[in-house]
Amino acid sequence: MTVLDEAPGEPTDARGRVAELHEIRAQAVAGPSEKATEAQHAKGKLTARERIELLLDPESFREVEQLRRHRATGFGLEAKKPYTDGVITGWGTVEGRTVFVYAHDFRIFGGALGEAHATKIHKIMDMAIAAGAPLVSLNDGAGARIQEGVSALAGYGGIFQRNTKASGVIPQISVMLGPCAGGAAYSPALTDFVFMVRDTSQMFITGPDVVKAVTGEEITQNGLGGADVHAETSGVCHFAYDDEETCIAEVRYLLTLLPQNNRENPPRAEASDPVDRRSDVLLDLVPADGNRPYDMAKVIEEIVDDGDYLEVHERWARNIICALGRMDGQVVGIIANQPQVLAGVLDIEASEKAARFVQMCDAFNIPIVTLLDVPGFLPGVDQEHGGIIRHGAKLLYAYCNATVPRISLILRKAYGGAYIVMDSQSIGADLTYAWPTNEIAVMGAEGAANVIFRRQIADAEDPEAMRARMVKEYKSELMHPYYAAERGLVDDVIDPAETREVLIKSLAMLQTKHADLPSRKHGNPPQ
Ligand SMILES: CC(C)(COP(=O)(O)OP(=O)(O)OC[C@H]1O[C@@H](n2cnc3c(N)ncnc32)[C@H](O)[C@@H]1OP(=O)(O)O)[C@@H](O)C(=O)NCCC(=O)NCCSC(=O)CC(=O)O
Repeated sequence: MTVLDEAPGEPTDARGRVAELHEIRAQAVAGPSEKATEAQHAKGKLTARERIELLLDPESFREVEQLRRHRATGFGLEAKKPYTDGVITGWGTVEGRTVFVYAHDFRIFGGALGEAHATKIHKIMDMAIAAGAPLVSLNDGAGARIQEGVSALAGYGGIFQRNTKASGVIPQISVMLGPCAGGAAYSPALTDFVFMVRDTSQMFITGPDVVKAVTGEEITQNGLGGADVHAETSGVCHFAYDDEETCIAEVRYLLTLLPQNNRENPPRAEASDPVDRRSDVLLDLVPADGNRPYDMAKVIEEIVDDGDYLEVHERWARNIICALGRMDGQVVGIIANQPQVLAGVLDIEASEKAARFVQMCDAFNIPIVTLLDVPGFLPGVDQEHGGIIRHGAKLLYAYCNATVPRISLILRKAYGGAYIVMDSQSIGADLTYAWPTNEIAVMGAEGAANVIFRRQIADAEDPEAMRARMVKEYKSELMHPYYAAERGLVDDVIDPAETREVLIKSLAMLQTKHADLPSRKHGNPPQ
């Protein structure tokens, strides 16, 4: 018999009562049974408490409502009232800074959410918002607790409302470590970052059985909503790892790059990488010929402190890179076109990815450095019919709204609308730089010559020679950085080797930037 099954005894003195408390606590901490723990481990998963231990600094966890039990009736629930009600909630520290956490205990009702379980989550979310500290959810649950019906469903509503209230106020991180089906999947979607673990975590609105019944499609749980699918195809998750240990270690790393809340700056780190470290290698990394691909990741590696950065959405929309790194110890958000994937064009997914990242940086006081090498928006019927206009507008809207320090650097080409969207001076970049290899134009020289010199080319004795001449003329007239510099549209043309120093000194100057938007309830961003 366990304390779970019997009423508290009648200790005769204070020591007896304390002993009883310790016994109750021990049972609450142990959870339902050894067998349930073994079953969890057999699936390659850790228990909720093991996960919390990995996430937080040693001995820092302080649990809340450990002794909570449900009061539901029916379907045999009266006889099964485990402490915690299947979710462990509390706070602790990560690198000494407060972090709130809730973790589903799959061993209890499959981690399914009932009324008491939900109100525990609500309380910890309210505490995180009030304290102004990040919230991490360690998800491993079977969704709404079926026996509790609508009470369970309403519990989700309370979570969604708090996720939304906390959005842009405290960092919210969802770590998916088991199943997450149905409406439950909307909580992670409302948070800032979603982490998943390969093979053991899945997210979907309807599972494979329902999919088969409705559409006839046959698919496995992982094929439908596993980590790889969401990291690469849907963009639902930002990070995917092979095991829980690595995943949770990366959550800790991410937390060190974020502020506690929207009223603070991200923590500054001691920097040993010299501010004036020259990067002559950049001249070799980036070919002057605008049509030759190269790996933008190497450019980022070269200019940030010690080559360290954390890429967000690394495998989704790879034609754009979004990363968090440090420059002279200060956290910066880097957005960069990736010329080695789709030539670095902006398309629907790249626009969505970058827009969300810009919003996140702006919400959490992270300055934005934009590295441009963009041939334009991707042409095509799919893109137009898929709504590239409204998706591209999301990125434009996010930049235009961002009041954090914004610096853009044009490495090579920046054509047309894509140039404007990628944080041009005209939409509010605080400082804009260009390398001497830069070409800013409405479009590439070939395309431009074909439009504006169409008649001359058609009437010429040798149209190809005339086209070549006109392309050359257009390039030498318009397509060099000095055309923009003379007009004040870039603030300076810089030596690529000095990129790191220029960016760091500009960031230092902008540290005290303050900008306000007109008062309004909220904007109406394109969706
Ligand atoms: C999550 C699972 C894939 C996990 O499968 P596993 O084989 O690992 O584990 P299992 O089936 O043995 O479940 C472990 C224990 O949790 C219990 N259990 C599972 N799901 C439960 C639920 N939703 N409510 C209450 N208890 C539940 C099981 O009875 C079992 O209890 P015991 O240990 O006592 O035997 C599966 O359990 C499952 O498909 N559950 C149903 C999921 C679901 O339909 N949820 C509602 C979503 S709808 C929703 O949330 C609202 C909406 O979106 O619209």
